[in-house]
Amino acid sequence: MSATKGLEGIVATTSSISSIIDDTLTYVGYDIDDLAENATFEEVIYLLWHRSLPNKSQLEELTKQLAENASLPKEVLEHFNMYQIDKVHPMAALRSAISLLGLYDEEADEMNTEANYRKAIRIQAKLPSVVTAFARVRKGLEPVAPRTDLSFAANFLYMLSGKEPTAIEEEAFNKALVLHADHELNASTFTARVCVATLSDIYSGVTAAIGALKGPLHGGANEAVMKMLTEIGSVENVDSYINAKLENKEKIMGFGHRVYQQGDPRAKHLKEMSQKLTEITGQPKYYDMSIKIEDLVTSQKHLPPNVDFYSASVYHSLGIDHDLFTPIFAVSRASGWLAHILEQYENNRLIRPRAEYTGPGMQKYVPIEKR
Ligand SMILES: CC(=O)SCCNC(=O)CCNC(=O)[C@H](O)C(C)(C)COP(=O)(O)OP(=O)(O)OC[C@H]1O[C@@H](n2cnc3c(N)ncnc32)[C@H](O)[C@@H]1OP(=O)(O)O
Ligand SMILES: O=C([O-])CC(=O)C(=O)O
Repeated sequence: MSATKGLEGIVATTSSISSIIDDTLTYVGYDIDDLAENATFEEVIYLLWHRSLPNKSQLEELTKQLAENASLPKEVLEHFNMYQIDKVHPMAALRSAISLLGLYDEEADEMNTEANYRKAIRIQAKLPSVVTAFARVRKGLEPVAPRTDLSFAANFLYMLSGKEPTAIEEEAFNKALVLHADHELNASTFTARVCVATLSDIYSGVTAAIGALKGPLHGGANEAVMKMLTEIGSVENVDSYINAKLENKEKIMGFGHRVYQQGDPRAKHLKEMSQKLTEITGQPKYYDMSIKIEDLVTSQKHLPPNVDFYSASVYHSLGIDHDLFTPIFAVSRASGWLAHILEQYENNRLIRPRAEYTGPGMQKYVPIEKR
């Protein structure tokens, strides 16, 4: 029995949700390029959960259900006053809030397909409310109630800032949501599946997944990219900053990927949005720094950018606080987590791999006074 470090290349389950084959990403057989250009995030949620694109009435029904379930129990809003909200990371707050939401869901431990689907709707609907309420309460602002006449993407930006987004802001944010929605058996999705494969509840699965997404080797990389761009500060500093990191064998956040060999197909869409938005907001230096970093890292390390690299300058251009970048990833990826959780329940078997033991051989217990 020998271990594969990081389970690289191990096929751990079957799934009909998304696939990465020869660097092409598809959701239920639809190329991500096609979806990024044409689909709304609501359509993608439906696609991931039902394995087909919705017709008009199916989409209307889903949109209605998401709108109807967006408000938060007052206890969840009140709990933001129970800790030092300006001192905690929003991903820690989100992880706790989703766990807390489970306490106020009477169906939390109801284990049947219909109840699990209803809970999936509630979780997906409430995530934007949690993230935006947290972001406002920590600034001393009142949460903004969701509107039923806005798209999922526009509603998020509206609840965050209190202002309706422009068409280009809505388009960029919708595209980001579509691009982050699912990604085969990434670390957080695997975490969700391992958790619910014990037949634990859906809130536990999503809470566990948020914990896994938080780390900088996974979803946390988008915030780390923005930290790097802020530290670099100007195009002139890119060379010295990146070269020093590479010489020290430090990782450049937003580059590299376990599965893609030639590059992440999602990055080019975000790169394009980054160019447009940084131009519009009069901050082209964030795009200019990013392309210079990309040139250096690809030429010196042959590592292409991943989805987290250009999403940083896109979210920054939308005026979003940098520590909210990963929670936004969670708002989108929840659609994938929930699809995988429902798929796991439908065809469940406990996930329990083995470990290759590398500790000492058999030892005899020594009483404490003789050690
Ligand atoms: C949504 C997402 O989760 S996308 C990924 C987001 N994460 C990041 O952007 C963080 C930076 N990237 C990384 O840490 C890695 O590329 C990962 C975690 C994404 C993939 O990791 P793995 O497949 O385990 O590759 P691993 O970390 O073993 O790296 C292999 C080699 O490439 C190097 N390498 C990988 N990524 C980078 C990077 N971003 N910068 C510099 N070197 C890198 C490693 O140092 C290692 O070199 P070595 O063989 O000389 O020791
Ligand atoms: O698949 C992965 O390992 C990480 C990733 O790109 C994602 O989760 O979107």
